[in-house]
Amino acid sequence: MTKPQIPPFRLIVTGGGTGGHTYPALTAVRTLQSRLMAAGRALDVLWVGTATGLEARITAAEQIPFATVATGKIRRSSNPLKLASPANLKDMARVPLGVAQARSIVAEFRPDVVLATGGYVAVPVGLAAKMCRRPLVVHEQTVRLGLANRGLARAAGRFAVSSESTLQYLPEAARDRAVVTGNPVRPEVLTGHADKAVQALGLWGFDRSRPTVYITGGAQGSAQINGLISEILPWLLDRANVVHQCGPANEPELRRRAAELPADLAGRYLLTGFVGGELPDLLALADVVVSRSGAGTIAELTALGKASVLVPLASSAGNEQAHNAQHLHEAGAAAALLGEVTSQRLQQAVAPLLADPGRREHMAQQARAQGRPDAAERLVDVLLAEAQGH
Ligand SMILES: CC(=O)N[C@H]1[C@@H](OP(=O)(O)OP(=O)(O)OC[C@H]2O[C@@H](n3ccc(=O)[nH]c3=O)[C@H](O)[C@@H]2O)O[C@H](CO)[C@@H](O)[C@@H]1O
Repeated sequence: MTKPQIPPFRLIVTGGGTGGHTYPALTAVRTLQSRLMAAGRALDVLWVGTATGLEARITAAEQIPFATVATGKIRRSSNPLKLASPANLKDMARVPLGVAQARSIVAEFRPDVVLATGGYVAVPVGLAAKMCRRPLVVHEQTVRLGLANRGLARAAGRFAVSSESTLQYLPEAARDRAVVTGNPVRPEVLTGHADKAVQALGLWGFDRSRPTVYITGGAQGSAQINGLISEILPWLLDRANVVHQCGPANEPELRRRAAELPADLAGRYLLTGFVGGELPDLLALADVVVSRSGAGTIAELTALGKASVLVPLASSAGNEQAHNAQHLHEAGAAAALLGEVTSQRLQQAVAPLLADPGRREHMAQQARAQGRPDAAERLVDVLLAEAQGH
């Protein structure tokens, strides 16, 4: 007698816009797939996102089936005139259309569970899950709740958060359904090799007896961090090798400026718009990271245990990046530059880390103590339990 076939596990995943929402979702999909495969079961997945978000590119590259729904960007404002701006009104009008589209996608696909990781596209899909009575798991990456996830708090069967400190910010309705999983980090990020970074990025001029600093402003780069670095670059290159991820749009201008560096310093400097597949190896090579403090980056730096100097994006929602950075600073797991940031302050924060390997190692250990490398596995536990409980 042939064994009865186990039907594939059906997952709808939604979320995107930025890397911060997209990569945790992708990591959860891959981890779920391996878990199911080990149990002899296949995964049928559909990602619902926006055509213009990072998720459209990522799903195409990963060959994950992808559908889009109409979305309206929800802009926060305390000013009622701004809330009623033509752009906002037009976008709000798209929300019901998006919900209707999402509802027919969910009804047709009949997922065992829906995972929403934030970004405004998650709202119509999360609401559609509720309407179609499919279990919904929401994952929040940041310490303070994003707007989309706040809107889904009532609809979610489980509300997965990245840190204990988020529990206090959850709406009453979601608190008893909350679970701390951590923020999933792409597994390959944890297994890079320093020597491969030299090869992959052509860092032949790097002096491996000196520390390497990785400067990153997030996927789009940061004009503020680029400006600060430009002011201290010769000082930095006297002491270290530097990989500077500046954002694709800023690259031509910075490349012109880099051409003026003296030849002996230029060999230890690599400028790049965006770091793709080389990121794990580059992180393995880096002794010190200078970065924004978005939730994704923080999860990676702590899971790996990296010494870092964080320059939070001041205008991030609810000053969330400053909150992330301060949290690590207080734990001795990073140096955070809060308030007005000058190149002098940045230099003062980086200098002791470059001069003293013991200090770097101590900070790296404190960072590692904050990391949750098993976050993806925990989130998958929640997805499977929700699907089974339904
Ligand atoms: C401007 C803004 O709204 N930022 C928010 C956005 O961050 P955003 O998505 O910009 O930044 P995150 O730090 O969360 O994630 C960036 C991701 O991109 C990767 N990366 C970056 C540069 C590069 O060249 N290559 C590369 O792969 C990083 O390693 C990381 O995995 O979502 C986060 C999570 O909800 C929030 O905490 C941030 O406040």
